[in-house]
Amino acid sequence: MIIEVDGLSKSFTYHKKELGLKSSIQNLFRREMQTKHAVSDISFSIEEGEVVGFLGPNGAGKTTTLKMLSGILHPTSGSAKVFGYTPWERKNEFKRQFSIVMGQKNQLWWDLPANESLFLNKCIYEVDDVEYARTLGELTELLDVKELLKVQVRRLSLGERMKMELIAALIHKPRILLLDEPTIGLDIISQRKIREFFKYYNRDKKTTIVLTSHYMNDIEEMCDRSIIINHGRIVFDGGLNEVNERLGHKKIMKLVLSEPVEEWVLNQVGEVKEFKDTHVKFVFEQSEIKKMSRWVLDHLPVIDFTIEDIPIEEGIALLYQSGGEKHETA
Ligand SMILES: Nc1ncnc2c1ncn2[C@@H]1O[C@H](COP(=O)(O)OP(=O)(O)OP(=O)(O)O)[C@@H](O)[C@H]1O
Repeated sequence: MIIEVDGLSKSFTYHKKELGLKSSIQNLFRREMQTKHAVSDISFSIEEGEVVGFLGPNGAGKTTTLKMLSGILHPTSGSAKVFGYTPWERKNEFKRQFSIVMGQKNQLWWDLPANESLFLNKCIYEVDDVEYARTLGELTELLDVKELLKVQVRRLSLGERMKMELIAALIHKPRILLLDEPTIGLDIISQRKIREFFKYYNRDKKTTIVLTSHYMNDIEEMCDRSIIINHGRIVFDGGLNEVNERLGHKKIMKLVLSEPVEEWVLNQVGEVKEFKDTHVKFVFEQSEIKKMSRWVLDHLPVIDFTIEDIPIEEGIALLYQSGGEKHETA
């Protein structure tokens, strides 16, 4: 296993502060502390060459997890081993072998052309001249940015800049690449190109990739495995196609009625997911198909009726709805 995480947790403690002068003065004498459990007791392992996606709603703890894996943050408890090293010990041998790219943060020098920042990375990572020229040539070719190397980074488009960020992250050929929302803000074509690049790169170099993204396409196309995290806890670990199985083979029933009915009538049938005028959507267990269908047809003015699998997005949304408390006041 190239990554092994065992019972990893991270809590942030900070002062709670209300708005206004009165509370500022009160704060001088008595400060209320707030603890946020950003990541709670997560465990997983990743094999060399895997591409694993971290999915989860805003604030679920994805970035915090990546930051611990890259050694930027110390955990509150638990352990993590990344190719045998404890990331937050920040040993040089460890730093040489991994890279993290954050879609929302710029690591390149804004006022310099990208090739100067890339050269700086070459020196930091002690990449020899021949290897540097070869890797740079290959990556700029693959990402189609050869002509842009001498352009000031601030003049590049978002997509072009992201490509340069990737080259900077890969110039020392890391064994592990951590990507935090690498396609954020990119148009659909650029997103697709970046995805294609990662797929090729992973196949060709066997680099292990762990990424977070809010774009389902990123996860569906790049990752064989997804870890879904909610309120800091892992609620699912597996292939996205298994999400519905994990939800206990739930199905969706969509109805169109000839006239609206009271909501309490619908609640007798099962879990109403959506309800608008004459359109109703239920979620129910597959084993209940017969019973549900019979009841619905006998008791409701049905004019159209379909039973479908839960779309992956909705299955994931259902998983997002599960999870524990977010805050704790000390
Ligand atoms: N330095 C900090 N101090 C206090 N709370 C923090 C700190 N960093 C993160 N948090 C909180 O921890 C939780 C998890 O944050 P994290 O950035 O890991 O979420 P995320 O899953 O990456 O979300 P997003 O999809 O919005 O990027 C959030 O509620 C966030 O407010």
